[in-house]
Amino acid sequence: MKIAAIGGGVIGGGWIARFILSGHDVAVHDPHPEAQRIVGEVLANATRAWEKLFQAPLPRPGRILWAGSLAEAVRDADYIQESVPERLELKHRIIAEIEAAAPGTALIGSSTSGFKPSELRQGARHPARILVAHPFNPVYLLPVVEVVGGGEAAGRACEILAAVGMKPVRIAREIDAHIGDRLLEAVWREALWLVHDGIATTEEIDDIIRFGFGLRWAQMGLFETYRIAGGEAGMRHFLGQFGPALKWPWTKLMEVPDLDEALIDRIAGQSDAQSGRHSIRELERIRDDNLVGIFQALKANDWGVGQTVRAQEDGFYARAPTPATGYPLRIHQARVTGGWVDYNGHMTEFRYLQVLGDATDAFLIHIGLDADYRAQGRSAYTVETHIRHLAEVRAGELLTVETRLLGHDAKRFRLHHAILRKDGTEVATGEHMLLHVDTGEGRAIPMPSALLEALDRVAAQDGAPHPDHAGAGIRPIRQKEATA
Ligand SMILES: NC(=O)C1=CN([C@@H]2O[C@H](COP(=O)(O)OP(=O)(O)OC[C@H]3O[C@@H](n4cnc5c(N)ncnc54)[C@H](O)[C@@H]3O)[C@@H](O)[C@H]2O)C=CC1
Ligand SMILES: C[N+](C)(C)CC(=O)CC(=O)[O-]
Repeated sequence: MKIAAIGGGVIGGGWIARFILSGHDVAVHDPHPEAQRIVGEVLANATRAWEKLFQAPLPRPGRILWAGSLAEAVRDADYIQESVPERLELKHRIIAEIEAAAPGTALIGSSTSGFKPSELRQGARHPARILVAHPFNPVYLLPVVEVVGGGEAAGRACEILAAVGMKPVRIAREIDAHIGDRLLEAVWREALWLVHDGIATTEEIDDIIRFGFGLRWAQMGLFETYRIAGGEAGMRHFLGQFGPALKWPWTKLMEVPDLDEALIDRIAGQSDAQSGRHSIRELERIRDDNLVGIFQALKANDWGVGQTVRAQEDGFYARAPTPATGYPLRIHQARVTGGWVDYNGHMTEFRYLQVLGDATDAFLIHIGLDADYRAQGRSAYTVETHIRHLAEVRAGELLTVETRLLGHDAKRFRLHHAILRKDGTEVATGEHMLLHVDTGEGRAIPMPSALLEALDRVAAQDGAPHPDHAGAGIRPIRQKEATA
């Protein structure tokens, strides 16, 4: 799949980062003299965010192929994302240039916030392949993309976008500004009035959003939230109670405050007071870290955007290179996310156990003790664990686990895991005793021959002496040492 990006500003840069981090090379054209620096900085922030967000091994990133001309960028592209400034005559010119140089089958997605496909398609040679693919900033994290313009081309575009972790929402009928920006514009217009009329500052308005309904919107949106707000009687009761207020009306939705110098000065001044101590790139990183935390919380709850993250991770695992054969077994890897780091700035202690537990699960699958096996009412329970914490681990590091089988009998097996950094440093070891159990009866039972044979095969590879610490407990503190 050949991807081209025309325009590498705020949104183009975000698209480029998403495609690159998903493993695609991207041909980019942007005549801005500092385009390479700007895109490079966006990509650096995006990489940092992805390393914190995902626990699965990330794909090998693609490359940015800088093109001196638009024609060179789109020459052999399958999908082209246009993200030039929001001016219709410029978009028409860019689309005409793309059509003159790109293969006839290439899809053209436009990031436009407001124009309809019918407007973008005016004068086009192959109008049906021109679509709106409107994302939200930051494109490398927020999955939703509004796809407007029907037909087979929209279906193909949705497949391409879903494959890089987006959630395409197809909009049945074109309207100015699609859906998201209609809603945002209503809120923005109202907020401008509140500042204009001296009711609230930019910071007070932002606080009401971020300490209040903004938190609800990240996980349930508008209608599901209001359903709950109707109490046990739900949506009907909510509409009955609060619907009439819409006619009073509280808002000034269709009027626009004059964005004169005085109002611009006031808003810009208040915004400087609120956030001016941070550079834009710093603010991006703060925003990204917060988004990553929200995404991870929603992943733990298997809800909303958390499901998108999980599906993306499943895809990364499926594409990950098969673990190297050989012994000790290397069948589990984990990436340390920002949420795993504690107040000391390194991986918190229980995450070591998580990595070790996940490595044990990978071993169970390796010997055939998988979900199908467990469905028969048999499983393995860990009954003893000894962890040694040997080195600090920072966010973003990729950990590999080496697993040995130190012994087994009919009902038990003893595992040793070593958690290694990329450079081979041992950061922790774990030793674990597991019992094979009948989960219905809650008691240990002998393993069937298939499992025992699988364990025998692994044990046959384990010729090396056991590590010195194997079988040892925590060293006692002798009185002499304690008083020294
Ligand atoms: N900024 C935002 O929050 C969002 C913007 N959008 C849409 O994305 C599009 C781009 O907006 P931004 O990225 O915000 O603008 P921007 O001003 O940050 O970036 C536009 C880029 O296009 C480049 N450019 C100008 N002429 C060009 C040409 N002839 N060929 C190639 N590149 C050219 C500029 O050098 C610049 O880097 C617009 O259609 C906008 O409506 C969509 C979602 C959100
Ligand atoms: C301000 N904007 C209209 C360009 C915003 C968008 O299009 C979407 C977003 O990211 O908020």
